[in-house]
Amino acid sequence: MLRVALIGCGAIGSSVIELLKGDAGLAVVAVVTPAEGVAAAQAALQKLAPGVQVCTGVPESGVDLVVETAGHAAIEEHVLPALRRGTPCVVASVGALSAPGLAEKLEIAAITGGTQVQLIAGAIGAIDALAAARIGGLDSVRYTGRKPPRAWKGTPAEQGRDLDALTAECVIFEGSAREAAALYPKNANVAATVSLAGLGLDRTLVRLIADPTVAENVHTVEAEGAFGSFELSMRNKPLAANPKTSALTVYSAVRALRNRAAALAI
Ligand SMILES: NC(=O)C1=CN([C@@H]2O[C@H](COP(=O)(O)OP(=O)(O)OC[C@H]3O[C@@H](n4cnc5c(N)ncnc54)[C@H](OP(=O)(O)O)[C@@H]3O)[C@@H](O)[C@H]2O)C=CC1
Ligand SMILES: O=C([O-])CC(=O)C(=O)O
Repeated sequence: MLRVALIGCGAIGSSVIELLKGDAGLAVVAVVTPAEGVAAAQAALQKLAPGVQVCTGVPESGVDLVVETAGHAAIEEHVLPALRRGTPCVVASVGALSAPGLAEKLEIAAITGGTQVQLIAGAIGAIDALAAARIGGLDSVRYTGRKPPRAWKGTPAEQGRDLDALTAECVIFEGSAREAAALYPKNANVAATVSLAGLGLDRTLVRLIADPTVAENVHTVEAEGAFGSFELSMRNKPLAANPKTSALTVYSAVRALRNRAAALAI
């Protein structure tokens, strides 16, 4: 049985706990939250997962695997120290790697600890195809993220526009994956993932769109290279607890964890 520490117990984290209840190979033993969130997390977990320890840092012993579902800041704060101690980490906030030097820090921390950090595919598919295609050489990769206006609340998309008043699609960002991930830390992790699997943070073209005509989070990837080309379009249902986040992200995290425990992984 692998003992899992979960960093962040919001929309993704609480759904991960729910799905792992009674799992044969994995047990969530600790949940890491900010200090001000400890009491609320304890109350929420009393029903959901009694016996799970709520703490403000990843426990230094009794944990075999860490999964981060908290946000960009949690990588420096919790993932790097866990890796240095030798605990493997699974990361959802892939956009954090847009910060200068953070990808290198993660690699060095994992090497120091003799372990591995895994970036999950999260809300997007075809990451395997893209990463394989990169080996033959890629010419262009474009990513478009289209979400309902409410998913862009509390982001720079609100500057100079009333999201509630939109009647047609509105391009709120065009630029590199690096800029997108830094400006939209809760909405453009997929942009970073696509870029890290493909042409990199600076050569991946990203468009973000607020669209009042869609109810789902629609992600499109268009890639061309020596392998040929593909176009992927996904219409992801958002989580009820957080309209910014697709439910598929939860399933992707659970898949990554289960693969760690499985004798046969796919
Ligand atoms: N790879 C992908 O495809 C996707 C990745 N994501 C990433 O996952 C993250 C979480 O998403 P979601 O669950 O929907 O977000 P929520 O806001 O619902 O939950 C995040 C939780 O993490 C807690 N938290 C924040 N900072 C820290 C920290 N430093 N240490 C521990 N806990 C922390 C928050 O506590 P509090 O509320 O008290 O701040 C909150 O409970 C997103 O911010 C994004 O970076 C999201 C969607 C897709
Ligand atoms: O969950 C999604 O649809 C994508 C998302 O928020 C992100 O890329 O950060």
